[in-house]
Amino acid sequence: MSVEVYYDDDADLGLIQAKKVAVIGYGSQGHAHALSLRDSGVDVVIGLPEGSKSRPKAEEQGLRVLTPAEAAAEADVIMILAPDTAQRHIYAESIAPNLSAGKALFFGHGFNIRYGLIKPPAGVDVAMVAPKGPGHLVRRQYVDGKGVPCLVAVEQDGSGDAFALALSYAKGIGGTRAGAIKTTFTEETETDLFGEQAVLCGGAAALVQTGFEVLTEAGYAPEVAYFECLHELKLIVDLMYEGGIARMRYSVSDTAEYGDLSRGPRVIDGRVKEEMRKILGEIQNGEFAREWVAEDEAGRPNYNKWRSEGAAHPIEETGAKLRGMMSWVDRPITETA
Ligand SMILES: NC(=O)C1=CN([C@@H]2O[C@H](COP(=O)(O)OP(=O)(O)OC[C@H]3O[C@@H](n4cnc5c(N)ncnc54)[C@H](OP(=O)(O)O)[C@@H]3O)[C@@H](O)[C@H]2O)C=CC1
Ligand SMILES: CC[C@](O)(C(C)=O)C(=O)O
Ligand SMILES: [Mg+2]
Ligand SMILES: [Mg+2]
Repeated sequence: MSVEVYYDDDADLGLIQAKKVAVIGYGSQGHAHALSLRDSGVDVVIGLPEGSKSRPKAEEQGLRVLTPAEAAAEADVIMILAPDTAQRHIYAESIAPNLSAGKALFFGHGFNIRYGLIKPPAGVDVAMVAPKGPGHLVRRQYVDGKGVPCLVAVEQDGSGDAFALALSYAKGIGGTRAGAIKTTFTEETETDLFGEQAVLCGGAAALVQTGFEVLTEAGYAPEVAYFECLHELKLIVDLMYEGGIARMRYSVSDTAEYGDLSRGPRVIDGRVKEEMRKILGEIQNGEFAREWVAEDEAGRPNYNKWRSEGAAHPIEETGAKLRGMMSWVDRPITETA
């Protein structure tokens, strides 16, 4: 492998144990980082606004909760795990006045640094510890004595020891048990955005909805279309996850494999690849970031409209009915633990 990977033996947990860490935000990533750091012997405080609905959750877990400004003032290391669109406001209002040389500002995703929305002062360590998985998996793996691989990057090395501190933090959340890969803010941000837009979230959701539409518009039962286009996708992705595309092809029938090999490239063809390249270009030249920040500032009109349209897609009603028949898969969309 050409990347540098660091494991538990390469990281000194004592570095982060010697610091006070403020975790700003207590959602998917925030709760996982805070609880695992605490269980690793780190002094952790949570920063949340007075009215935040996350406050009772953090307090129930025995964590001390302050406002973001109070937490940032107390801490040596400030990890921002609030929504990307809120981070620049939190930084300006609560963190910047409490950030001085010698402190460290950490991120779980590089968006705000990569696009210049947050500009920390000189002398501050600016680093990223980005687990490559949802926060609830990060916490579950830590509790099970394992870890989710993470990306570690340093944008600004004020102390001269920022990378070692970031690795130490990664160890505190279980990341170096699996392996911490050294990267840059630019690489993490651009690949993360591309992955979620073109493949993992955007690409996969559009593929599933379109396949469902083609079958139901041709007169097939929505229930049967749901199984074929959504439900079984997990079974196929699990095989890929375990052993790559080759493992999936080994496991499915030869009829399915021939259909995959001969028809797949017709679905995801040169036009789709060209569109993916355009999407990557918009990420690289900042167009996506400008659009998303403007959308957020305008009150998210398109986001809300597209979200409602997605929720009203016939596949959701069919899915809700069918999942009701399968107790092991019926989870409310807002359930997080
Ligand atoms: N979701 C994931 O698994 C991954 C996320 N990331 C990155 O991690 C970061 C956090 O994302 P994620 O965990 O999904 O976020 P969530 O939406 O799950 O949680 C956000 C948290 O921030 C709190 N919050 C909202 N506004 C403020 C504020 N003004 N001040 C302080 N806290 C605030 C929310 O509180 P309230 O309950 O009151 O809304 C909530 O506790 C992002 O940078 C994201 O890109 C990286 C890898 C994976
Ligand atoms: C795939 C979505 C993600 O990038 C993630 C969980 O890694 C995110 O931003 O939530
Ligand atoms: Mg991601
Ligand atoms: Mg992401």
